[in-house]
Amino acid sequence: MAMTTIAVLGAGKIGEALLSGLLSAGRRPEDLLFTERYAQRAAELTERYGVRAVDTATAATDADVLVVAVKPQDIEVLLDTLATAVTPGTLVVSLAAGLPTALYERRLPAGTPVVRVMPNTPMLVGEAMSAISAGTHAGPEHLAVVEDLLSAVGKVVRVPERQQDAVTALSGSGPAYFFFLVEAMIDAGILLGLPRDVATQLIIQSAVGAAVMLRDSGEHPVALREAVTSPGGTTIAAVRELENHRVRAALLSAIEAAALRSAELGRAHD
Ligand SMILES: NC(=O)C1=CN([C@@H]2O[C@H](COP(=O)(O)OP(=O)(O)OC[C@H]3O[C@@H](n4cnc5c(N)ncnc54)[C@H](OP(=O)(O)O)[C@@H]3O)[C@@H](O)[C@H]2O)C=CC1
Ligand SMILES: O=C(O)[C@@H]1CCC=N1
Repeated sequence: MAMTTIAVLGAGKIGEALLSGLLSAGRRPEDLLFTERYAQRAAELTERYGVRAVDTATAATDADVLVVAVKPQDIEVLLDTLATAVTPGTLVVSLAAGLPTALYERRLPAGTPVVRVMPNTPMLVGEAMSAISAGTHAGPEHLAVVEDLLSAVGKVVRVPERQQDAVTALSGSGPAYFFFLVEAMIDAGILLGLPRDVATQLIIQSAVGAAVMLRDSGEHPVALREAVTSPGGTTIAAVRELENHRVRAALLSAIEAAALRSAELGRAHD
């Protein structure tokens, strides 16, 4: 892997998170390339990370691994270029929500290995959760390359491709649900008259502490919640309101909606 050149095609939010995470994990800027639509954005990223911006055709020629990080709505234009530019044997890694490996396999040179990945933005801080699935022509050696790449910036699981819409809804979008919750809890602090900076500090540290307990204690989330919930106390008064407002049902519906949207994004290219 040391000599592998990786090109990120579309260095937006997740593409930049990958570049940044790989550099923080020790990968050399000269082993990375990226493409961007606008010259000003490309120049800013080169200034920030010391990584070279190239056009798509150059990336396809010079890189061993092409990481597709454009929005699903932009994939057709990109595939038009890649269809003739990709060298046989180049590994194509798709981070795009909803897009099946079969779409790439239809449009790229016969036999191109494709791996579908659903990462998330905590990649920026080396705490990504990525799920990977092999396409028809991707073997264990290709999965190993992708696993090696992504384990430098977080955790990696292998899933059958049919589970990727669910993964996208859970961990791909997942950080947004936690940010939403934190935002609402800080507002609750404002409602109760706390200064915003104090409320923010209280909630963020509570979130970090709870996350570390979830990861490291080995306890079930129910047991951790019960340990906070004293008989006749404050927490159970809040839990009753969460149940009254059907927060659990809202989460089930919200995450189901995200999975349905992921599937819809894929079908748009049938
Ligand atoms: N954000 C997230 O948390 C996650 C995103 N993803 C997936 O990653 C992909 C990107 O999402 P996100 O980073 O949020 O989106 P962004 O819009 O931030 O990033 C996409 C970038 O690609 C650029 N782009 C579009 N077409 C081309 C092209 N042909 N050549 C070069 N650059 C191009 C866009 O330019 P322009 O600004 O001009 O459109 C934009 O800068 C999506 O497919 C999404 O499903 C997956 C997991 C998590
Ligand atoms: O919202 C989206 O479509 C992307 C995919 C997962 C997270 N962000």
